[in-house]
Amino acid sequence: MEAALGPAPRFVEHGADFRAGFASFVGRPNAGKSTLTNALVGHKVAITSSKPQTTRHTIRGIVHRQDAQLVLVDTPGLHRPRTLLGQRLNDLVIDTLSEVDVVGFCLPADQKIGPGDRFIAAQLQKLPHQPVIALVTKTDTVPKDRLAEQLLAVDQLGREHLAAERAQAEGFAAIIPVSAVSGEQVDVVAEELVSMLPVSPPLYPEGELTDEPEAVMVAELVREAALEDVRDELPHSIAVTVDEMVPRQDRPAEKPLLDVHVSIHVERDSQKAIIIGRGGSRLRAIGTQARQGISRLLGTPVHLDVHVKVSKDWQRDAKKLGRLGF
Ligand SMILES: Nc1nc2c(ncn2[C@@H]2O[C@H](COP(=O)(O)OP(=O)(O)OP(=O)(O)O)[C@@H](O)[C@H]2O)c(=O)[nH]1
Repeated sequence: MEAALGPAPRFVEHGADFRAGFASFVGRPNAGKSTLTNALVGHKVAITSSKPQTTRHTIRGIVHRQDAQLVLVDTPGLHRPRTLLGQRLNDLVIDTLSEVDVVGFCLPADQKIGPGDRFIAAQLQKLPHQPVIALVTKTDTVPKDRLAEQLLAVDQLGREHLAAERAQAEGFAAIIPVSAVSGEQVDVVAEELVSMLPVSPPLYPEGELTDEPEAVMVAELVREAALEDVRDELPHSIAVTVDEMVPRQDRPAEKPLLDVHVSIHVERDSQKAIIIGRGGSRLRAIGTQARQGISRLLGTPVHLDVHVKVSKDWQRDAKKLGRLGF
């Protein structure tokens, strides 16, 4: 895997008032967290989709600036748990949040504040001391007057839920309207998040986009390829594990090849058939798309081997969840 490492890491030169730290976005599914992460980082690091809960892993994108380094921990949406997996995801989110410096609560401009948002606000009240910034996302989708109403409603939500024992008696530390798609106010979001970070030297070398283990990124790429075009048929019932990544033996040094073996886990035989497609055509397309992404990610040619396995009810089975790495 030497080829994936590239040149030696270089830390940015920094002044005495350099700031560095962690931020995390929360919000109901589809609130725009992944898209905003990508807009801030300027590269694609987390997968996005028009369906909820595709972000199952904690992926960090890193914003490098002259004066600061902002590490974004992209979490799955907090939501009322219905399955064991849902409960695990919530626990993961709360654990993650208690370690960051600032939390961005994403609330889409085009949807009324609902019980899901109030549930999240109530959870955030449990955090010890982190400032919570409200980010009113997707502002390009609503007219100005509708946005103004939403900003007022969000302010009210903060005053109702983030008060009392917390340091923030006045509700949210800031409320910022933003569109990750048009790019409007993305710089303001970065500025506000950075202002809440501690004075610290940079935490990661320059140019680093994510510190997720490569296997997790590889699994995400395969998952994304597998969900392409069939999100309606296979909403949340697939998971991907990386079984092995080994450099092919006996290759000349200038022609390396990495063998990557992955498994796509589905819940039912019918779903396996969808993934494989007629005569194996979908599986081949998944393989081609994922291989290109993995090759770009790791900077080396890749041979990708994909298996499809039926793991019955994996969402509900604790032992299986453990094995899938959740
Ligand atoms: N018009 C518009 N659409 C947006 C914007 N941000 C996100 N979206 C869309 O909203 C949908 C959900 O965005 P995501 O970034 O995947 O949302 P998420 O909160 O990460 O979703 P989960 O992973 O399900 O928690 C996608 O279809 C995005 O393209 C925006 O600023 N403007």
